[in-house]
Amino acid sequence: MSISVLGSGAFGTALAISLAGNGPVTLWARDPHQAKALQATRENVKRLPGVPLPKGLSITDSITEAAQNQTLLLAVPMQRLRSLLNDHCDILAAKTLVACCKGIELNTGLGPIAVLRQALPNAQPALLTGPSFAADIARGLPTALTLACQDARLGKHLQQQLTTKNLRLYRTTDTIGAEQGGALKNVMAIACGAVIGAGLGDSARAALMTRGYAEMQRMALACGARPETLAGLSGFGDLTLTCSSDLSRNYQLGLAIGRGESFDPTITVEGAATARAATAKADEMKIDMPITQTVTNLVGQRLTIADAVAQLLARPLKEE
Ligand SMILES: NC(=O)C1=CN([C@@H]2O[C@H](COP(=O)(O)OP(=O)(O)OC[C@H]3O[C@@H](n4cnc5c(N)ncnc54)[C@H](O)[C@@H]3O)[C@@H](O)[C@H]2O)C=CC1
Ligand SMILES: O=C(CO)COP(=O)(O)O
Repeated sequence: MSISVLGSGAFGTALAISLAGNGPVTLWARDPHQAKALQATRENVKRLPGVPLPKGLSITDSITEAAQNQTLLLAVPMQRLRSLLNDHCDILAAKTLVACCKGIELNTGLGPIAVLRQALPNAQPALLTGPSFAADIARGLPTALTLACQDARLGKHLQQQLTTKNLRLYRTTDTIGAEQGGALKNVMAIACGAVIGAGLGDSARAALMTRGYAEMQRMALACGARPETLAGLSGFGDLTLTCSSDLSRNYQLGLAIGRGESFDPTITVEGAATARAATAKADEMKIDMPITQTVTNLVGQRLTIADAVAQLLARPLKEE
């Protein structure tokens, strides 16, 4: 059965390229000009330069055409997910919708699966997440991801359908753990970029990754996640990738903050809004998340790096 990808940014295009190795794939670009350009050049020049679009990948600016397939991958930023669903609620209502975004919605504190459930109660929701850069997937480099779906049968089906030659999918029914891990690791990547940008060293980064992981666990377990999910690809795996690679946009924002440089606001950086959403949620749930709180203040320019480090180091000593 064919698949469509909604959202023709870096990740949507990369997934469509990889899946085209299995059979026909339709990539939906909401902007007709962009759809035309993709068709004409057979390349996503802006987001994935140098990677040709394979023959089996067709482009459309018609959501009706894209939604002729039952399985639809939603590759838009987290803060845009709800508007995509609301704008096309009739067309998407009974589809199998695989969210490919990482984050927590600012106004509601919800992750992608919860937003799907709330906006389209008759759709079948799933989540594709884990350590992967669009550029790596598009070039056919080996990648392993998590397919999370509460419905175990559907999860198995999607695992089969979305696994490709170079993209190996593991499945879980723990959608809460998968979405929390994917959302919160971006916050930690901003923190890690900031310490490296400020020249504070690899030891400080290791400390942040480890204590950041403890924060991720605290929040995820309080929301009902299973600990082993956090230790898997969608949590520990993605934390490792994003906190240690210059390719990560979240890490790049952190680097810019640490160096006192400006950062292009049009670049998708999920961790910025998610830090705010997670901080509000942590306050509400009375969960201690000092790194997340610090990232919120750094991104909001209410704290300097020096003060951030001083505050974190001055916290009361405790058991690990
Ligand atoms: N780029 C990467 O390496 C990876 C990205 N992701 C996740 O994928 C999600 C999307 O990221 P990217 O593709 O990298 O961002 P991007 O900025 O490259 O592309 C986002 C795309 O979404 C489209 N879009 C925004 N709002 C829309 C709406 N309401 N309706 C339809 N289309 C809309 C934009 O036009 C753009 O084409 C994020 O949550 C990100 O964390 C996950 C793994 C890897
Ligand atoms: O989610 C990603 C890697 O798994 C992509 O990271 P960035 O959004 O920080 O570029």
